Amino acid sequence: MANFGDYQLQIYLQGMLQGTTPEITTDLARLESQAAGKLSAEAMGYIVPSAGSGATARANQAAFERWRLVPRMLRGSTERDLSCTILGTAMPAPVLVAPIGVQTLAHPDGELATARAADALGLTYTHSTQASHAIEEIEARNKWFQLYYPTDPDVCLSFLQRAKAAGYAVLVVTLDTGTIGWRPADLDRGFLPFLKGEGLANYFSDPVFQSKLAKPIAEDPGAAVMQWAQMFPHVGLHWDDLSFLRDNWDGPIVLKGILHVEDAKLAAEHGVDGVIVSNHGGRQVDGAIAALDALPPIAEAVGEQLTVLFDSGVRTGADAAKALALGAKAVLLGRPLLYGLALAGQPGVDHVLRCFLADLDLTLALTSHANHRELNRDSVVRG
Ligand SMILES: Cc1cc2nc3c(=O)[nH]c(=O)nc-3n(C[C@H](O)[C@H](O)[C@H](O)COP(=O)(O)O)c2cc1C
Ligand SMILES: CC(C)CC(=O)C(=O)O
Repeated sequence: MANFGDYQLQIYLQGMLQGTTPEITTDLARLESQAAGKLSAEAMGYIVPSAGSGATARANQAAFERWRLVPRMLRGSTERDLSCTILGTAMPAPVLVAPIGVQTLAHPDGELATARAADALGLTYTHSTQASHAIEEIEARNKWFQLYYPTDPDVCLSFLQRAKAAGYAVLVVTLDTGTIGWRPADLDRGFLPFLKGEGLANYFSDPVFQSKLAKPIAEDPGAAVMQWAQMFPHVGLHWDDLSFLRDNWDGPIVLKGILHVEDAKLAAEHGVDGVIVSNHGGRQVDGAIAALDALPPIAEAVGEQLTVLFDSGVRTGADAAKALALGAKAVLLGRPLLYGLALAGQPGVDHVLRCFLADLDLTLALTSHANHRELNRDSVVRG
């Protein structure tokens, strides 16, 4: 059996024997500056910054810095087993691709490339409602669908039915984006990709959405965009609205954006299957709690009843190991994948995923863990 960490040896050997070095850095925290050379100022402004002053994004990183792994010795395994089954989906490692909208901002192949790269490694790809490619275009064995619950129930139902028909296994309902946060980098440029018609593929390909328009989209795209602008903000969404999803989606449902332990308990009471502890990478509520700080009490309160997943600020194998030790069953990778996509399309995403998996695998090997399930609260201390 091969270990994900073997990618490290492969890179060294290519350097030593063929004199070639990776075109994309192996330091995932540095990807952002490398990708800057490839992306327009507008794309960088949309992808990289966080809401407001960026305090929450900084808090995410600071929280990872505060926790420290405490390595064990002499109990490891030559072969690590990172495989797991999350909500019925078999995974080779506890790592998923986070839902990220409008990926053609980063590369013309957009979500098609990201999904293919994930699929080649057997990883699960999560498709955003705000993607640049439609639900049916994604070719991946393991795919989950992320819902931004439209205010129009007919369109909502149509999305659920399309996702089910196209083979998506799990519904991820994002709750922290009832509307778009205060994002100065975009506001200063007056730039929002959706208002240019980008990232609306799921809406524009939807027959129910189309039926609500006075004219076909090709004849009046501006009106179609404004129709989306009416349906997207949903700040009035309430716990009771989840029953509509429960009635119309027969697979697992995961709530993304949970940060308060009481909301995690309410999620359990409302019959969902999992939560993603996330602050949306700091893109929504400036000043919000670091996602990693929210994780331990939530895992403690509902970890037995619900599948607890985690994202926001995960950049290294050590970050993933810390989140797993603090109670997450798996982590979702966000911006680094988009930087890989910007730098080299599908091979760029592949490289980023392989680096991340190798780093996690080597972290387990070096801390004497045969698999990620052995990580627990004794594996970390708060510094
Ligand atoms: C450009 C961009 C677009 C995103 N689009 C979505 C989306 O459509 N749906 C969603 O639930 N989350 C979206 N997210 C949030 C990610 O799923 C994830 O929560 C976040 O990227 C994690 O933070 P990190 O990138 O700092 O690791 C987006 C993030 C970025 C950077
Ligand atoms: C605002 C959404 C439409 C997309 C998103 O989730 C994001 O940009 O963070």
